[in-house]
Amino acid sequence: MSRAFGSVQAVLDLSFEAPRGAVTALVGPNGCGKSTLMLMLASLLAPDSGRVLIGGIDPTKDSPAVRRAVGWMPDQFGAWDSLRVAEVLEVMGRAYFLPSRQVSTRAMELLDLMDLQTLAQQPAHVLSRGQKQRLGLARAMVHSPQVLILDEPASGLDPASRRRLLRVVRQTASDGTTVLVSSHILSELEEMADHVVFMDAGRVVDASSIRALAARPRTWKVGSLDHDALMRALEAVGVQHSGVAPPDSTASGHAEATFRLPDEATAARLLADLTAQGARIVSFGPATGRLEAAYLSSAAAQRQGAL
Ligand SMILES: Nc1ncnc2c1ncn2[C@@H]1O[C@H](COP(=O)(O)OP(=O)(O)OP(=O)(O)O)[C@@H](O)[C@H]1O
Repeated sequence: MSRAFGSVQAVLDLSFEAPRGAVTALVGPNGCGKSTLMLMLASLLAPDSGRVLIGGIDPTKDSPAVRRAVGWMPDQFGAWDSLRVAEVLEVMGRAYFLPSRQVSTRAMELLDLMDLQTLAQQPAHVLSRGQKQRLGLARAMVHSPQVLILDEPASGLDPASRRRLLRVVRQTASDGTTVLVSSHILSELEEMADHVVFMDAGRVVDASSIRALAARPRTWKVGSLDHDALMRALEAVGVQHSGVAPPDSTASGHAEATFRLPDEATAARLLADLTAQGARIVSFGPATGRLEAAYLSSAAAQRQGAL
């Protein structure tokens, strides 16, 4: 599908599929069209051309059916100044025609899930940014949608709330929901998602399962208790590296080197070889996550001078 705003082509000939019961991550630079795409999927914005199917339903033909099927969490929680926290969820429950005896039970269940139960009777406008984000996710889940679309759900969340978000999203997907999530926090997305779709300038430029990213090149980092032993071991195994940084120049206080390896299987072999050479290794691992490495090697990141 495609969508322009005047002369700005926000989404162009974009096509992808998000499987049921899995979390699909949308990744791309600011302004690449993620929110525009999500608005179209949530039937809040019509595409100029192309077709969207949500569980087989076209939002431009039957938007009420799509709205019943979709839970949408925008990147900004709208103003609900006159309502209390529990009422926000009760109003949404009624809007989705939940049976009246279920409305307050469902609201309390979601407040529990998001750790907002103590704030149930507070006016929604007094919530902090992170609390509003959590209420936003609860609001999107009121009608137990088949498809959950989350635009930057982790922004503003403290570390414990992020872990909770991760658990809730994973559990929701394993219960059979299709989840589409955008975020710039790639390390968290990597833990949350099963698949990733990379966007740039309104198009899909790459797509992969998170598992398959293990077979892509990445930079790895080794730390050793002994500078000279590491240097000798690296030379003996013949790997091209960045040079060994002495312990007094590194934050960890270990001698360190980095190298680019084609995949995780090569990394496992190299670790065994360096250890066999007596490198006195104390740390060995990828310098970035799989998702971050894939993003940093994309044309979008290189254009932005990330490398
Ligand atoms: N209502 C609008 N009117 C005009 N231009 C718009 C409108 N909405 C989005 N755009 C433009 O469309 C492009 C895509 O915007 P969009 O919000 O979809 O990007 P995004 O990938 O979600 O960005 P971010 O990562 O910063 O949230 C941008 O150039 C933006 O300025």
